[in-house]
Amino acid sequence: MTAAGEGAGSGTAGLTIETQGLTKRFGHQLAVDNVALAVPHGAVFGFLGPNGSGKTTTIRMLLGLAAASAGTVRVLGLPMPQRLHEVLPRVGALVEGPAFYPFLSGTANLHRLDAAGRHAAPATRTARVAAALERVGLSHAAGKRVHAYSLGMKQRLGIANALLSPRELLVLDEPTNGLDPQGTREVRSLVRSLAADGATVFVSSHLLAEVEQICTHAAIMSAGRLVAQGPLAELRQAGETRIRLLTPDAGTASEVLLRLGMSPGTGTPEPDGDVLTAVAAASRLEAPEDIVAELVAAGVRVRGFSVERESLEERFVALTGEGFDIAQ
Ligand SMILES: Nc1ncnc2c1ncn2[C@@H]1O[C@H](COP(=O)(O)OP(=O)(O)OP(=O)(O)O)[C@@H](O)[C@H]1O
Repeated sequence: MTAAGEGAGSGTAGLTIETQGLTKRFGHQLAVDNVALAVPHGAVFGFLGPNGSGKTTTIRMLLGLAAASAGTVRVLGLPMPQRLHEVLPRVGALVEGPAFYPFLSGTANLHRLDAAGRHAAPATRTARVAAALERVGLSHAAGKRVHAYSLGMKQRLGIANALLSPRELLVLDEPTNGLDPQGTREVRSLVRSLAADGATVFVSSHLLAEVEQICTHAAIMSAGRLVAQGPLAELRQAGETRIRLLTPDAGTASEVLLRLGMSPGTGTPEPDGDVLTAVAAASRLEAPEDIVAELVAAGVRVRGFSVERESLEERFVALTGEGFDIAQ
């Protein structure tokens, strides 16, 4: 049996990234406000929020690229930035894109970047560069100068750079930003396959659809604060559900719905009765047939009944007060 000491595994309680009270002030502005992130080992974790909500600033603090004003960060179980030199070799990052030399090939660029790293073994460099290019599907363009690469290819080259050594955690800041649909598809499928290889992936995005497509977990930032986080399935469950009921017995119906823990609104008159809407937390909602049975048992004439679950998008808009770009 091996001791699961500090840094031996994936972090405390299976967390690959854990922050407490993480805060960053720029003058009077609170760019990151008391953030407690919990990224489980093996997750594809979507860090979602509108532009300017504090995602990049948080990522920079996770990687020791910026100092926190307050709070603590643990990555792979080790405190950052105190244990930076042990943590960073185990983490691949794509933040603000590495600077490539346009007139050097993809291979030559990766050789230079690898040589600049403190921990990379020169003896294995050629093989590791070739393997990383292969991993991101750029072997065919390895000898091409980077200025001839599409944006999607450059972004994949950036990810190849993050993969030059085996990594337990990949941190990708808006990896599909600025890409055309083809490049976006390529990068998304690459991110999915990296996770399938066993790495924990922390990926920021302002696109809800993107996070829904590739992530198992998500956290939502709004104006520097973390407003929700958890498995995607749970975030979907956590929204509100609205029922619509058509009945001439709105008064009794309201009483029944209140008793069932829902918040009924006032009815809107229609020819067949009143349309009553009521909302409840989705997790607390009775089965629709049970609600109808309760209504009928109380003598309510049910002439129409429907249940609408709040979409993840509606929930995020409600949480952040902003519309999300839902472009694919
Ligand atoms: N070096 C800095 N000096 C002053 N203010 C900054 C600095 N870096 C970021 N900010 C401010 O902090 C806030 C959060 O910015 P940040 O870049 O972290 O957001 P973001 O969610 O990553 O947005 P985007 O997707 O646009 O990069 C913004 O209001 C930004 O203007």
